[in-house]
Amino acid sequence: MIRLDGVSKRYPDGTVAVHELTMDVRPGELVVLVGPSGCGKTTTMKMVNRLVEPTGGRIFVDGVDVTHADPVKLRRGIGYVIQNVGLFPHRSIEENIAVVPELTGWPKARRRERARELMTVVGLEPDTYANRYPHELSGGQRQRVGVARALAADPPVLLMDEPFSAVDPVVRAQLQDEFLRLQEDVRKTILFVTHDIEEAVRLGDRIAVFAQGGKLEQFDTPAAILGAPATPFVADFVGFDRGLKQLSVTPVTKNDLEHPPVVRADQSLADVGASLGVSNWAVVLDASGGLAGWIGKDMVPGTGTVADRARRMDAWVQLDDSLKIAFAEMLQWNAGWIAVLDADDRYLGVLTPSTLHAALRRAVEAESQSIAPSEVELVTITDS
Ligand SMILES: Nc1ncnc2c1ncn2[C@@H]1O[C@H](COP(=O)(O)OP(=O)(O)OP(=O)(O)O)[C@@H](O)[C@H]1O
Repeated sequence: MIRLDGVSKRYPDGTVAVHELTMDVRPGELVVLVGPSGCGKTTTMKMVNRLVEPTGGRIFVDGVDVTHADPVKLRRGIGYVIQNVGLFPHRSIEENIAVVPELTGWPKARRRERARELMTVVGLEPDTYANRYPHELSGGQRQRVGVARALAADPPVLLMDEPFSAVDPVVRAQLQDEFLRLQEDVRKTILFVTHDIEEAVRLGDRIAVFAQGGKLEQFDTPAAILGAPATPFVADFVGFDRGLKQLSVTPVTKNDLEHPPVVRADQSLADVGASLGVSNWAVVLDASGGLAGWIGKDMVPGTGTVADRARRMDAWVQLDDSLKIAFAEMLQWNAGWIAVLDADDRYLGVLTPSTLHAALRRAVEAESQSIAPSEVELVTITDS
């Protein structure tokens, strides 16, 4: 969808911002450009919508060589979101969002409808915010307007230059989550610039790591960048704690699960004693195989059914959730284990701190050896 073919930019003062860069962004893909300050990320992005003219190479958007396109027309077909949004201060939120439709001659009623629809999409209640002015919004709300404006004319391509950097970390995480959900729906082809590797890992389908001079050090999935950095520069940039960062890109798989004893909620207590074996507790399931809770060995003596004594279990994740979510659930519920459910909420097994740790180590090893996590043989250091 976007292809850079040997693209270079040398500014008139001789600074080489980008040197013979070749990369592609597939339709519907979110590619994050990441790297230290001054490495040419913004220059690269601005060459795509011709805010900066390349001094070498060619750039294609949807198969068209944009180095020969009319820059004004080109920009109307490419959404652009920047750090401080650049909203017009004397225009209402609704008018700000509808800028490109206005330029391209949409009738007023349709512009208005589109602006209000997009406000809902980005989580701004139209009746409350449509007629406000930018200074009457919080920083996070202004960023949402920026995203809505970029989407207004429904362009297939979005360029986003540090769009969430100006807000505090909590709002930032919120905006990132909302944006990921939005992207699932709209599936735009996106080039996203950040200097924050955490943000890159969280958002990117693929990440391009740049070094000074616009040199592409590695272009791969977040898991590969964290697990198998291609160069010492990338290893240094992603940081010594990359194992921890890998938590957020490693899904929970069936191989990671432990299988403690399982009892049914409608079983009589008298029956379950034997099925616990040496275990001090069991998982309790309802009649349809869903998680009903847990029961401890010391709760079993007496009469009645398991349901009478079982405790609720609130800590659970679904298969394919990240290990990070699993870990967060464990901490939030102060739980020594969490249940793992399939997409239909049926119980599959449990994760414990040690299986979670093993899953993470397998993922890191698998990436560095380029093999499947299930093929990794873990060597564990013990004190025996
Ligand atoms: N108009 C310009 N004239 C001369 N040099 C420039 C110009 N714009 C950018 N540069 C230089 O080009 C290099 C790349 O800049 P660019 O803004 O693309 O980097 P960046 O990776 O986006 O940095 P940051 O994360 O700090 O925004 C830098 O050395 C910068 O000083």
